[in-house]
Amino acid sequence: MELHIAQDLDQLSRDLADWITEHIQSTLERQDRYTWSLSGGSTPRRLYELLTRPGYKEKIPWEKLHLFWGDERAVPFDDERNNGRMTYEALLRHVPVPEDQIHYMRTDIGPEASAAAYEKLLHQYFGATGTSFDLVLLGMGDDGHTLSLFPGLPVVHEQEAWVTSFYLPTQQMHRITLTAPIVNRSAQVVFLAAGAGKADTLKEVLEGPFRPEQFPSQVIRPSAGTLHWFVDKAAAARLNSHT
Ligand SMILES: O=C1O[C@H](COP(=O)(O)O)[C@@H](O)[C@H](O)[C@H]1O
Repeated sequence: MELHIAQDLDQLSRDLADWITEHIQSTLERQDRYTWSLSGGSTPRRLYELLTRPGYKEKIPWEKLHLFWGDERAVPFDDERNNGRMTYEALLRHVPVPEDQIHYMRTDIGPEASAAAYEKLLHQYFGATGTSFDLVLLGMGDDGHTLSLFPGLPVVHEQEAWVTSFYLPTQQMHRITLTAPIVNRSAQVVFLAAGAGKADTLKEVLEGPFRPEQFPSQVIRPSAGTLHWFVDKAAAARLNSHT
């Protein structure tokens, strides 16, 4: 695991924007497409906005990107809670990724049908390879969830399905989410986490015993790829490795 600590969310977002730009460029020197699973939540918005700015935008071959999402709230695309909408607003409406390479999780059909369609799509992309995305960007909630893998839910232990959906009573909505088996096939997995509200949980996830029911982010362990944590000082404050 590689840990990167920055002063604050702004610096963290810049550091990660640099890292992603470099990773896209170096990956595309040996292959002709780059597959990236994007994260929702509030934390990556600054990163997405930066990637549209001079210094980043012109360095990224957007036409070679194939974009996916890690999870989705089953609300209409124009609902501000929709992860695809947030990414569209902050990033995708500003950059020339071909539309047929942008794979939103659909919320205009039922969540089960949407998960089944996404699973089929991912098998078309990755089924025979034994690998998956070049990059999965993840967030971590204050409660230790990642994707829509929430504490105490059976989905945390999913071993077969790559995509699933379920009703989340605490938020009164369905969720559609990738699972650990597909994420753990990825070449690079990057968690982006910031803020003091995540400090206690981050310590448990990185330095505590393996308790995935309580801290689902612990199930993300790429089998052959590399796991990175990009965190700010506030989130890292309780880590032994904090500098
Ligand atoms: O519910 C979600 O939250 C996590 C973390 O969000 P953040 O607001 O704390 O950054 C996010 O990764 C996930 O995609 C989202 O659905």
